[in-house]
Amino acid sequence: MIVALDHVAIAVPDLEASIKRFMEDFGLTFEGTEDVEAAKTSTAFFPLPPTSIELVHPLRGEGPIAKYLEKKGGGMHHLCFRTDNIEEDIARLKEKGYQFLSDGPSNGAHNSKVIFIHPKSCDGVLIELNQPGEEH
Ligand SMILES: CC[C@@H](C(=O)O)C(=O)SCCNC(=O)CCNC(=O)[C@H](O)C(C)(C)COP(=O)(O)OP(=O)(O)OC[C@H]1O[C@@H](n2cnc3c(N)ncnc32)[C@H](O)[C@@H]1OP(=O)(O)O
Ligand SMILES: [Co+2]
Repeated sequence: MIVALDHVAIAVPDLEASIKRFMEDFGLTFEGTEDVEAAKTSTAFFPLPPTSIELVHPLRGEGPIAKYLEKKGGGMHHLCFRTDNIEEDIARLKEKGYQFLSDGPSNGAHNSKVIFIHPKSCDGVLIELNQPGEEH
């Protein structure tokens, strides 16, 4: 079941500049960066309870964020819903005709398991489901 809005993700062309902006201009707490190899994405998190801001940037210039930036520049990239049972939610939503962008969950930030739903299944919004890792 979906239990929280885990994060709101923004694709940024200059990660350092955007970290500075969210820290200094918006005064948010910078939790740190994490490179997620499986997603080819560098992330920076800013907890803003009960959710977080996730800045996403291409890892070594590759991956889905690189393509997004090439086409659209920076912008709102995805919403992430936290689930207490990702496999159950995948099965339930597949049943309802939602198109997933992979066969199953992959590794996300903070040792989570994540999967994405195609934007066309949700009014043009890219939705991520994540199930937090054990220690999270
Ligand atoms: C760090 C790990 C994890 C976490 O723990 O939080 C992450 O957040 S990783 C974040 C990066 N990973 C992903 O985004 C994986 C899922 N994304 C994809 O598989 C692709 O980006 C995509 C959504 C399938 C798009 O693929 P692309 O090759 O860019 O195809 P198109 O350019 O043809 O786009 C198809 C269609 O979708 C629209 N689009 C693309 N990106 C988005 C977006 N972020 N939000 C909404 N819509 C998007 C694009 O405009 C095209 O629409 P049409 O032009 O109407 O066809
Ligand atoms: Co995300």
